[in-house]
Amino acid sequence: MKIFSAQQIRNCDQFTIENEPISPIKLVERAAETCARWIENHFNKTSEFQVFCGNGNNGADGFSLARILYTKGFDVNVFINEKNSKYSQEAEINLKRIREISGIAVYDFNEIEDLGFQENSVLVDSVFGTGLNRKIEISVKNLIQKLNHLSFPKISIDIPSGLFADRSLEENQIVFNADETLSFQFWKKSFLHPETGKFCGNIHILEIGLSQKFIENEHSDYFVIDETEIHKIYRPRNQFSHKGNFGKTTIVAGSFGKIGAAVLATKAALKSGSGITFARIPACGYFVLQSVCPEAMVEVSGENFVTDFPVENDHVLGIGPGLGTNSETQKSFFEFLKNYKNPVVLDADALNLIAQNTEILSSIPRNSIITPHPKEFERLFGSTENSFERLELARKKSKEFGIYIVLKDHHTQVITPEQKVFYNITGNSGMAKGGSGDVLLGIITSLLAQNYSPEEAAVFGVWLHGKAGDFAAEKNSKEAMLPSDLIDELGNVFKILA
Ligand SMILES: NC(=O)C1=CN([C@@H]2O[C@H](COP(=O)(O)OP(=O)(O)OC[C@H]3O[C@@H](n4cnc5c(N)ncnc54)[C@H](O)[C@@H]3O)[C@@H](O)[C@H]2O)[C@@H](O)CC1
Ligand SMILES: Nc1ncnc2c1ncn2[C@@H]1O[C@H](COP(=O)(O)OP(=O)(O)O)[C@@H](O)[C@H]1O
Ligand SMILES: [K+]
Repeated sequence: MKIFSAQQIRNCDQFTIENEPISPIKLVERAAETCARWIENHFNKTSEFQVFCGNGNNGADGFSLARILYTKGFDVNVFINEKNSKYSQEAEINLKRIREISGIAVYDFNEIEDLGFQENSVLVDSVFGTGLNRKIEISVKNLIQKLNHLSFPKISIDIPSGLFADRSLEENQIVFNADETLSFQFWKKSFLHPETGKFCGNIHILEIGLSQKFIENEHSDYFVIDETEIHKIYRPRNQFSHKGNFGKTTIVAGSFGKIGAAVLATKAALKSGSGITFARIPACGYFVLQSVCPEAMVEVSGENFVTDFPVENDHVLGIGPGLGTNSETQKSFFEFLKNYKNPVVLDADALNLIAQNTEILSSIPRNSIITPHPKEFERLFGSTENSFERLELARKKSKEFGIYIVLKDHHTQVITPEQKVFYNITGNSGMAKGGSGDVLLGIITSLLAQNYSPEEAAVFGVWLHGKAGDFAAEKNSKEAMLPSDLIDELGNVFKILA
């Protein structure tokens, strides 16, 4: 699914209005009706809705929503800034309609303290939407601060007030802290970054029938990975196929004390479809790996750490988990990078070794995939002010070195040398445990070996990994789930694709 900027969303609204055609007031009504339906399905009629409205079309949505909820039998109060004189046309019409309904009281933002809310209250934030264009002023800032201190359920319409759709926060920015965000048609970039996404609570993208033609034709470099895309990438196994059709994967990993990383990566490669799987590990891990992964072939290199790297051209190599940073490992790894030309997958200590001498970055084979977490990324490419800037730096580096960057996070981003960005929305905080990254390396390497393109392997890989994490959390809880549970759940994830 494409992600658009605030300006592109405005253009999409406008295009829909002109070409469907639909009047702006009807479009607001359609958006509000969609929210009302969602609310009706999630709250019972004893709830009392306190709806806070701004002067733009986000406010118009709020006024319209308040009226619809009232007609559905909910108790509703509306709050506005009485000092506002400049309303958008749609907001003005809808406020007028509200004033004509005697059952809905209209109060000033300042009155919330005098009123005191019923304990069954639900707060609805319809103050600012995608039209926010500057830091919030003091009157609204005070309101949002007060609302944030109240313990009632909080719903934001389209976007929590105070967030920009497509960029990071201003310094000391105040943002409404939503439990649920009901957003129209599109994911917004700010929902997907840690500094801003934390204000959104659960995100629900509600279809409001904006022009499909516009959506198809409008260019964007930013995407959310959705299941439709994954179905397009996934290739079921042909009945007549044999192991030679599914590639040869070699995991180069492990050192004394970190053989588990090699085990996790190798098992993950096996469980995501690799035809023939090898593990190149130091001798100290031989018995462990052979016992727990009998399907893998083990190549021993070095005693306690890997001392040489294979140069088989028909294998796809995933290098790094638990490798250690011994100078001997580094020497032969760098030698390998200088001579090897096929795409590889690099994670963890492979990236830490490169970070010790970043000149070697340009020797990473073109179209390789690297999978840094934020700290590893920083070691490789330097620090940035926030995750939005980090992403832009990653785009630059991806192009410069001709490599795919899987920037791991709550919403991991896959960045391509062509400057495209794919945000992953599967996965959960139960995966925040040592070992999860090793599993991801195994999955992506295995997919690359099966002839998925680097873009497909990275996008499909992060999605599979997160989905397996979601299944594991459902069964075991986020606290108790283990990275090895992700591997066990891969089978159930593939089943939903078949
Ligand atoms: N345009 C359309 O047809 C549709 C718009 N929709 C709604 O409209 C919203 C966008 O509406 P608008 O573009 O009118 O924008 P908003 O309603 O988000 O806010 C814009 C208003 O707030 C003011 N403003 C911006 N930043 C401010 C600040 N920091 N302090 C004080 N005032 C500030 C602006 O001057 C303007 O008056 C969407 O988020 C969505 O909720 C939906 O109803 C769908 C259809
Ligand atoms: N809160 C979270 N939400 C979703 N995914 C997460 C979360 N925390 C971690 N993950 C995922 O788990 C993996 C952790 O990888 P990494 O940090 O390299 O850990 P390690 O290599 O120590 O296992 C990444 O794929 C990351 O996206
Ligand atoms: K809002």
